[in-house]
Amino acid sequence: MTSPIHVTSEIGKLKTVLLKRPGREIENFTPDMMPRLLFDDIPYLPIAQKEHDYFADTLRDNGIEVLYLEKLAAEALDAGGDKVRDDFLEQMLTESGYATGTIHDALKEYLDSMNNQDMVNKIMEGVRKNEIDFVPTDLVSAAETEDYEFYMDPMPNLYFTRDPSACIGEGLSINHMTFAARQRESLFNEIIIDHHPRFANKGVHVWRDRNHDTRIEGGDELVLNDHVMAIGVSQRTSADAIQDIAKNLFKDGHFDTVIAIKIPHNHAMMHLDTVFTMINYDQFTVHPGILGEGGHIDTWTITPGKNEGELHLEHRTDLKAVLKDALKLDDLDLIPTGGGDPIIAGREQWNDGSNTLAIAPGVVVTYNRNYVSNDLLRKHGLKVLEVISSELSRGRGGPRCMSCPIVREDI
Ligand SMILES: NC(=[NH2+])NCCC[C@H](N)C(=O)O
Repeated sequence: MTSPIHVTSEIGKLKTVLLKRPGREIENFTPDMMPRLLFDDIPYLPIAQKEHDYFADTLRDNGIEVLYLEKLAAEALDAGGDKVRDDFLEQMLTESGYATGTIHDALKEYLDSMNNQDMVNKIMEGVRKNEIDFVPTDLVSAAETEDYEFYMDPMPNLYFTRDPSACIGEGLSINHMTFAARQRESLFNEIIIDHHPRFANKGVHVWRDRNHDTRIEGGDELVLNDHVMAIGVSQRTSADAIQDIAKNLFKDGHFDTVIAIKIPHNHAMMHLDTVFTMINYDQFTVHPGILGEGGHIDTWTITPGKNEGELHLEHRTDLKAVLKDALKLDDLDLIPTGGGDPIIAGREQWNDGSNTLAIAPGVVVTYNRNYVSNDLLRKHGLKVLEVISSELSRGRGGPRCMSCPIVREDI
């Protein structure tokens, strides 16, 4: 049986990808909610959708099958039947803060009156208090902040499908994410893997599920080849989660090396893929801001230890040498975002100039606004497909963040 998931590199010809078309969730909030929702501005929805459709068309024009998260989630619920729908809704309500009580009951009745697609869309865009006509009476309800508009917060980061799950080999990680604003997102991925006919009972290996306290996000998980991964030690991914997934990958998969790369823990560089992406057999984008004196950065090369379940860690700081060794390459081209100019690099990194999506070796999709980095990529021999980016970039994610590869050809 061929696996519905197959990703053995960052650069193999992309065949199938998972996207989420931005919906009302990306404008269903006020400026004071922005920091908590991990947004820096409120995008203009019609233009964001136009830009996203352009992105999806660019992928389709290159022969890539585009799947949509919101559609797969509803189809998974259709396939799962009443009990699966009910369990999903209960879990979603519990994780939204309502395991029991009159608000739970009112929300359940409201969402339960919808068909699966409408219910999924509604949960994604958030439920405001004024949508439901009822007077709360119990203790849970009395504890609500009265002037807060929402019962269930919108999930504006859903269009960054890269993060709640990550396909690795013939399996995936379904992630326990760092901030409350994103933690419910991976419930959609879980329901899809468990119940969508395309994935359920097809031998998909879950390397690590969402039932953990330690944190990992897909923007930090890079599959360099069929035995080497790079994982960011970042604002979003903790060292213990990396060691946990490394053990599982070494035990049941074809992977034998995980390179943990420590990056600054801040909002602009929240994931490894905001500062470092693989774009060809021997080419990477790198934001110069992550490299210290002499181009050094903390890395740990993790390999299986002597006894089963043990890990061996080697600390090194020369990124280029570490990558050359792990990938068995004589040389490497690390292309600096913004050409290395500190102002341009800072500005273009902020708008995801390092966040390239490779759709084949040496062929990348990037935001058109990062024109200095894009020209430089072309000078280094890459084929660059630019997509429009005024509104989408306000969520702090680029083409790699907005895509979750499901199937790639082997390199
Ligand atoms: N893979 C990525 N770099 N994703 C970017 C996610 C951006 C999103 N606003 C967040 O903070 O979570």
